[in-house]
Amino acid sequence: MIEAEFWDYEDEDEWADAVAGDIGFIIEQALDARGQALVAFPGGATPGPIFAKLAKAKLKWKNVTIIPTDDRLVAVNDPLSNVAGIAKVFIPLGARVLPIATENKDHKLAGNAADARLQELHWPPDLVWLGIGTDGHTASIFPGPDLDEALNGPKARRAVGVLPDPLPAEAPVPRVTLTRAAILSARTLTIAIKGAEKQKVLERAIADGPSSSVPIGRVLADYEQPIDIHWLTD
Ligand SMILES: O=C1O[C@H](COP(=O)(O)O)[C@@H](O)[C@H](O)[C@H]1O
Repeated sequence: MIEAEFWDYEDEDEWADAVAGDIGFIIEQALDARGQALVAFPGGATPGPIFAKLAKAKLKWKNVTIIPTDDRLVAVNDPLSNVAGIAKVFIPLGARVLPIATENKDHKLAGNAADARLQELHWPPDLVWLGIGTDGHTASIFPGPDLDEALNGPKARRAVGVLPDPLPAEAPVPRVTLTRAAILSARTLTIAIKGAEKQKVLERAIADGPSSSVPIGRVLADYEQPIDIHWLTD
């Protein structure tokens, strides 16, 4: 049974402040406990205001490694690149921002390369912050031929390549993503969403658990730690 706590906000500034405050606290705790922090941030449109708030936190950024939860197989100067959005904000602060995508359009090869890169990191992540789509995908875990590998592949596997079927209209390209096992290995999970449509999809997915028809439900099914869900209502 998923233990989810919904925090709802009517004001974007308040929402972004609260999520950034929680993430800053998790990073600070990791730095105190281990001298370094590893965190995974989502891409897409949702995290922008939270990144802006988090960038103001007085943290030892040079000891913080940030990876994207997933990325699109595009050049880093492409507006669809998730790592570019993270790098633009956090590299100037001194953080280490590690890309997981390559420009190689063969998603299987790109997934292997991403996994190899992640195997070199000090695991587990202190935080995986997930976004979701209105279709119920999370990170780049989408319906399609790679769904089963992303959800049920070997536990040691940290990333896989994904060719969504159907391709999502907002970014119709192959991708790489953290696997379910990698996501659930995190010391903390958090979710930030905007809008009633995503909230409905997420509530349904949580209620359906392992029988959920959407990736976020399947990823979270059986997760036993509490998850904070920060929802900006619209
Ligand atoms: O494609 C993606 O979609 C999700 C949700 O994005 P949003 O634009 O609706 O916030 C995102 O979490 C993921 O990282 C991204 O690659």
